[in-house]
Amino acid sequence: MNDFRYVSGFLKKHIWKYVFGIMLLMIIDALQLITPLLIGNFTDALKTGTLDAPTILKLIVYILAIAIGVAIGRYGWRMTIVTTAKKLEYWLRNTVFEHLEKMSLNYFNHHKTGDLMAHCTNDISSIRNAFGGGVIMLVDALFMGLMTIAIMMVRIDLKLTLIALIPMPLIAFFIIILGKKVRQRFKEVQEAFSDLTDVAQENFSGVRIIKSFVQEAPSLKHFNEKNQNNFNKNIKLAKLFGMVNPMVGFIAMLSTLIAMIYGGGLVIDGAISIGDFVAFLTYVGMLAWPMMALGFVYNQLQRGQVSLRRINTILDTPPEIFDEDVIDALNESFALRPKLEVKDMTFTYPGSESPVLKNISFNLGEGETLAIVGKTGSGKTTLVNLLLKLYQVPDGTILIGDQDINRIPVKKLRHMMGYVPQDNFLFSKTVLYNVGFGTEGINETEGTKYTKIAQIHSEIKEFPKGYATELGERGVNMSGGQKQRVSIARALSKKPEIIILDDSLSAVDTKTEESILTHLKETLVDTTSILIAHRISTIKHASQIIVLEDGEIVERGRHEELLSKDGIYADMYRKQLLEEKISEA
Ligand SMILES: Nc1ncnc2c1ncn2[C@@H]1O[C@H](COP(=O)(O)OP(=O)(O)OP(=O)(O)O)[C@@H](O)[C@H]1O
Repeated sequence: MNDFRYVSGFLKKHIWKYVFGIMLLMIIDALQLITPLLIGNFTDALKTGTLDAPTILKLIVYILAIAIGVAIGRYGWRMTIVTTAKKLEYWLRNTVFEHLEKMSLNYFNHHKTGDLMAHCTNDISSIRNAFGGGVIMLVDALFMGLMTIAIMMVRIDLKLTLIALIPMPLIAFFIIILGKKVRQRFKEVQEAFSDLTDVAQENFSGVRIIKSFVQEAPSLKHFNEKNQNNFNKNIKLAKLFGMVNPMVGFIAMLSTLIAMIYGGGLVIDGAISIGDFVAFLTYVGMLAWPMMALGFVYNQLQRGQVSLRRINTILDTPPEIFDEDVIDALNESFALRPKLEVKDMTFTYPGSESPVLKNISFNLGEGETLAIVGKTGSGKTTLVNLLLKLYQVPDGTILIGDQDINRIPVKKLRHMMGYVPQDNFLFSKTVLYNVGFGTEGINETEGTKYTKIAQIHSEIKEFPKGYATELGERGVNMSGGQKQRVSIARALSKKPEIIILDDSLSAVDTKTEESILTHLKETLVDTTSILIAHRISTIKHASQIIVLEDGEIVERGRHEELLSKDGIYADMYRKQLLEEKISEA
């Protein structure tokens, strides 16, 4: 497949900048080629004794003019080609990030964060190098090389040029042989870097666990191994590249040697002047650079190609969840009522063999509260993940406002939901930013409305800068209970039509819990609620309670009904009452 499939649109749009930059580059190269001719003339004039002051002055003016022209031109192509390559880098990073944001949870379950970070940094930078420095050097080296050869042929001596160039095809041969190996080794380098980034990221994220388990030494050892692997892979690649430049330099030297032997003979025979001979040797010397540059360019372009392929792999992966065959959300008649129906739903995680949820069915009317209880691992979070369509939902199994969830635009669906996940992730920004996260941004007065319901307002006020207090990475300067309550306020500030609390009161004491629940009940009169909880006290007022076991609903009803059934729920309740009594005693 075409490696340029994703960047071709961008390149087409900016092609004129490249054309202009390349033209400037060629003009500068042509200007640079005049200098040896001037030096040749100067040498001849010296020999024939025709050198006078006006000639020297003319020469100085020419050389100065060329130098100024070259300096301006160089600035010009830098501003065009280099800035376009930087724009490509910026655009590509945004494109990849935007694409990754569309991916479902399943994608992130199977791709390591560090790996994705390495793609977004290292790979995209090496693509920029290929499209910036790589293109410049390629054009420069080819143009300079070909022009130099042409001048040598036309201006000095065709036969001498051809003879001097005999060793050159060796370079092409050499580069072709190395090609496949270089790509393979660079791929290994990028993979090793991804691994290293991943270990670093995981160690920083898990630093609290590492420290509390005194695992600094093993984690350093693990990091060292990855670092060593990254180093080894880089050295392996460097060894390959290390061969390119000396080899190219050696071949260029062979050309100089041939030029000196054969060209010297031509001067002795009087076939060419000493001036031409000096100019020829200068040209052969000038050829060494394009040849070396070709070796370097080759390196950059190979790296760029490998990275482009890695990025293409990300962009080739279609989002698992996307709006297909959905209802036009702008249609005025499109108004979803916050009621829910789950119909005989069975769900298996992608890549897993056995279902996590089996034949789940329930109805939840507008403004009603559904509570889900069950042992850990019974499928509670999976069920709410599906209601949020974080995973692909089997057709016809979840209806929201009588519409199949798969026909509702994903954004519309998630806008109507306020979700308080188990993992109370907060961003390392201000408290107010976190409270108003799902909105266009809210002011403190408005934020206060929600933090008061979540019973966290007075504690926020005690923070050094109140609502403007910056939270550390993952909100470290807040307790677990405080984070939970900020997460509740964040969900409320969205003014959701359906609110989902996944074990969101587990880190607060029963008194605070009761207070939060009372406030929620008063505020969310019309809001449909789903509560997942381990504590029966959290859910006993729900209009409907379902008990999950191994992915199946094994009991359902209101609190009193379930107690009278004397099953799993009643057993849980009795145990919790006993625990409470013991802890009170
Ligand atoms: N991404 C996943 N891929 C495969 N299996 C998964 C995935 N996420 C969860 N599971 C499995 O699905 C089952 C239900 O998990 P789930 O998180 O829904 O349970 P839960 O009832 O919410 O548990 P808890 O009360 O501990 O939060 C578990 O066996 C779990 O191992």
